Amino acid sequence: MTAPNRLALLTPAQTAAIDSAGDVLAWMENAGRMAARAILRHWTPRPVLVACGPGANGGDGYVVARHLERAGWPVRVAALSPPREGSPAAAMAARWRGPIALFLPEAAARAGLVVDAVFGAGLSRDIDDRVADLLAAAPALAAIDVPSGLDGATGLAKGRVRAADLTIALSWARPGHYLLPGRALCGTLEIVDIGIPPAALERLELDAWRNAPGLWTLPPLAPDTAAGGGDSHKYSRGAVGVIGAAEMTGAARLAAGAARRAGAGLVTIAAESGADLYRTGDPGLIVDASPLSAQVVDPRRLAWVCGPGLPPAQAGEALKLLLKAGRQVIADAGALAACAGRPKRLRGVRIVTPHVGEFAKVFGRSSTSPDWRGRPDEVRAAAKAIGAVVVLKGTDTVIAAPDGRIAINTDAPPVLATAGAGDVLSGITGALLARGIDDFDAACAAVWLHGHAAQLARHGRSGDGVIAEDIAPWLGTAWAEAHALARRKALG
Ligand SMILES: NC(=O)C1=CN([C@@H]2O[C@H](COP(=O)(O)OP(=O)(O)OC[C@H]3O[C@@H](n4cnc5c(N)ncnc54)[C@H](O)[C@@H]3O)[C@@H](O)[C@H]2O)[C@@H](O)CC1
Ligand SMILES: [K+]
Repeated sequence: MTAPNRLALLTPAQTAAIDSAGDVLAWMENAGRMAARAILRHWTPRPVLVACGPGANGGDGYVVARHLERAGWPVRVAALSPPREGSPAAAMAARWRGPIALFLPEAAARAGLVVDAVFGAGLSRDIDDRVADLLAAAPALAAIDVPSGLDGATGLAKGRVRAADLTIALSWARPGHYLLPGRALCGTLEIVDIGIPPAALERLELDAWRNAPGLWTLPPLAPDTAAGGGDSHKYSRGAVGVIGAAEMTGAARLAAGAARRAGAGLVTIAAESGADLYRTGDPGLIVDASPLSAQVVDPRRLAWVCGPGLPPAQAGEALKLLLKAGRQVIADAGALAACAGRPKRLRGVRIVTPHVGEFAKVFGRSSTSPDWRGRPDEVRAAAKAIGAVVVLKGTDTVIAAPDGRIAINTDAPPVLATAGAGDVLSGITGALLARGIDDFDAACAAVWLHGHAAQLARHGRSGDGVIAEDIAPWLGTAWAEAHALARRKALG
């Protein structure tokens, strides 16, 4: 993976490292000017209160105030406390000669818009009532960097954080802009260029990206006709095995159908029992009723989906056989239940796809609350512990590699919270692994294709009534759009 810089997500510590070696005064001026422009695009002229903190976030605020006033808007500045003497922020504060206001909720309530330049993303402690009360009184809010109190590394709120209508990120977004609850607190996110040279990123050890085409590349979906036909051809496109349950057959079917639509040449359901159930319908699906121990040694069936619809005991047995045979395994659902509290049992699998409840059970977290999205470091630690890619599913899916890289998915529609959607994801992932795509890239691409296909299904025909079966038919279009987007962005 050669990740493009535009998709990089920077933690506050990484930004601080950039700033320590850069022209902060010039960047602060650019940040304030570009933020003012974004505000001018989003709102009609109105009285503005710029709330400034003591650090560089406040410094940006003084610049915003100057540029909005120059544009003819009535502007007042309220300072929480003065910037440190000699700092870039103090230089910007000295250039503000317009009206000032007390740092009180009443001042915010009287304005038509409040600019939140109180704190940036690297807050060390919770925001206090003085800040929270003023921001809560704002009729509308534009936040610089992040809404004050939002932790840019984790997306968690430190104290009472007022949601912004517009958040202006500076040159690069942060993990916290996309992780819940941060994503919801940011409102519309705009990333503005503040002139930091891209070379500044070379000195950082980047480890987080937004999941989008360009982070990974896909081979063509359609078979290469020059590569020959027949069985060798089917296998060269990637053969996937799906472990079938004897009773709950829907999940394996969904996974298998998605693997086929995602370009696998051949998909087999391994059904030692219940084979007849799988043989009805889906004429292109191969059903193999021979003992699983014989099937797993077929060297052509490289990638296996283990878990959808399976009782934990069956999934656990199948997992053992697959790992012993050295197969590439995607462990989901029943296979995760089989490893509850015993993550080491997953060692040897390539990708695991838990939702938050399954993550908690496998990796021993007690919290399954919906706003716990598995902070990036915990997902990283889980991936490291089992030596496999962990896909923590949710509306802000986090994909972590054992080496510490993470990608955060940003545009999955809420309709994905539907029964069977996870089975579809594991099938897509299986197809990509079988095509020989690297584990982390396969997981990231599968998550994006899955979300994008669901978006297409929603806009195409199904609306908010999207069900799992609607997703796979859109994978071909999603695949083509991934190619088009990667190409367009590469051209600039
Ligand atoms: N490379 C970039 O992205 C650039 C970022 N800039 C700005 O720089 C900001 C970061 O600047 P700073 O590191 O100065 O951070 P802040 O502006 O968030 O300020 C931190 C200051 O607030 C104090 N503080 C922290 N938590 C507090 C709390 N709960 N209650 C009261 N005081 C508290 C700290 O002691 C420190 O003095 C970014 O948010 C951005 O707006 C630009 O000015 C320049 C370039
Ligand atoms: K802010």
